[in-house]
Amino acid sequence: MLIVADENIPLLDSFFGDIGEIRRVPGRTMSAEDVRDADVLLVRSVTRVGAELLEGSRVRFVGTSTIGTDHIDQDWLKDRGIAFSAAPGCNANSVAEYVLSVLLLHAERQGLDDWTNLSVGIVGVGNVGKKVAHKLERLGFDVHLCDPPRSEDPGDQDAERFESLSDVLKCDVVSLHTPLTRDARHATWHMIGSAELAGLNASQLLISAGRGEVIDCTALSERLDQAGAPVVALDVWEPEPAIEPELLTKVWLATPHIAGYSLEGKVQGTEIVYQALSRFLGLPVRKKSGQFLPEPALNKVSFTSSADEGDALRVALLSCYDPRRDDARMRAAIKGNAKERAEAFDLLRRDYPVRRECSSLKVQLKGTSKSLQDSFRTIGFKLKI
Ligand SMILES: NC(=O)c1ccc[n+]([C@@H]2O[C@H](COP(=O)([O-])OP(=O)(O)OC[C@H]3O[C@@H](n4cnc5c(N)ncnc54)[C@H](O)[C@@H]3O)[C@@H](O)[C@H]2O)c1
Ligand SMILES: O=C(O)[C@H](O)[C@H](O)COP(=O)(O)O
Repeated sequence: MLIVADENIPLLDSFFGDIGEIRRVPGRTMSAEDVRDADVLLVRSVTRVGAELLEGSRVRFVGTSTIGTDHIDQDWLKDRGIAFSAAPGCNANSVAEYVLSVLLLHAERQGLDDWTNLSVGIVGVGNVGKKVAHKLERLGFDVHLCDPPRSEDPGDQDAERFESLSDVLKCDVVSLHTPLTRDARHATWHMIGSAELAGLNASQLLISAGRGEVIDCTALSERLDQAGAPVVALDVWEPEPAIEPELLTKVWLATPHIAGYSLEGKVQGTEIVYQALSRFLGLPVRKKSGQFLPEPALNKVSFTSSADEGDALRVALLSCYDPRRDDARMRAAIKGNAKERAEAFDLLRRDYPVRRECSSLKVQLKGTSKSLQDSFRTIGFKLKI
């Protein structure tokens, strides 16, 4: 069996080596020629999968080790009887940790003593949005939710809680976590356009970590030239990978679509597709992502009651993930013409440094308050009291 796979999928040999022969190809330029003889195709979000790629091939199973599926023509796969699996939720916790770190840095920049004084509006309350909301609510933030598709489901557990987009856009922070949809009843393509951006002010932070095209980035660039523009943290861009250098200079925090790039998130993406392929082939599911995760470089930190409690949380969170490092790398790398910028963006992602989630860090707290201990647990750290 021939498995053609995006070379950026981690642990291909460990998960799939005993299922078939693996041929690695660059995802961005994967062609019909590359996949013609494949039985199984494994991609990430940069490969468009549909008739153009697969017509004439013998592929029977397509897996994407990502949450997003906007690059996959699922109707076409279904028509052709080709099995499909995405990796729902695989990197949701990684995105939630990105949002927490961004919030922490934003509060610091605003001179806030207590970051939980920020109200946070979450747009798109699925696997990612729910995780963000859960952590923030338990930390004591005032959280507002917007999810029109879910609000129309009378059986939805949060049905009473959902607010309109215009209400949620009044929060101190607005964090976007919707999929990219164009034909859906509540399509998200350019959902945040000039009208929505005009309503945001300089005291607000807009975070975008779903898909770039959810914001009209031309309108965003124009808004950022005007007085009273909001502060913006962009992880996803329109367009990718040849992002607009002017927009990069105008946003506060810029990252190259890596919110979900913790090692745990990426490996779980591979694991979920491995499970689906094994079930499709009638093979036992024996491997687990945990068995392949190495011991992290930093695995233990200790805080005593003498430390400022807010500081302890800050140090621990930013030592796991500090988005300013990605921001600096991105600003240094993105230059030149569109082709050079696209290559630089893809290289930042291909060569992304190992980033571990908070759950990989054992935290020892001595003589600290119960509320600090709860905050550490909520964020996801392993505690040793
Ligand atoms: N930046 C990254 O690295 C990264 C990582 C993971 C996922 N993502 C993106 O984030 C998206 C969301 O991930 P998820 O796991 O939460 O997906 P999900 O499918 O579990 O949830 C998406 C939610 O958005 C809601 N939604 C749809 N249209 C909406 C609209 N117009 N307004 C408000 N809400 C709407 C849906 O009802 C659903 O509840 C993915 O589709 C992917 O594109 C990005
Ligand atoms: O949809 C997802 O899971 C994320 O956007 C994911 O991090 C995308 O990563 P890529 O497939 O582009 O490597």
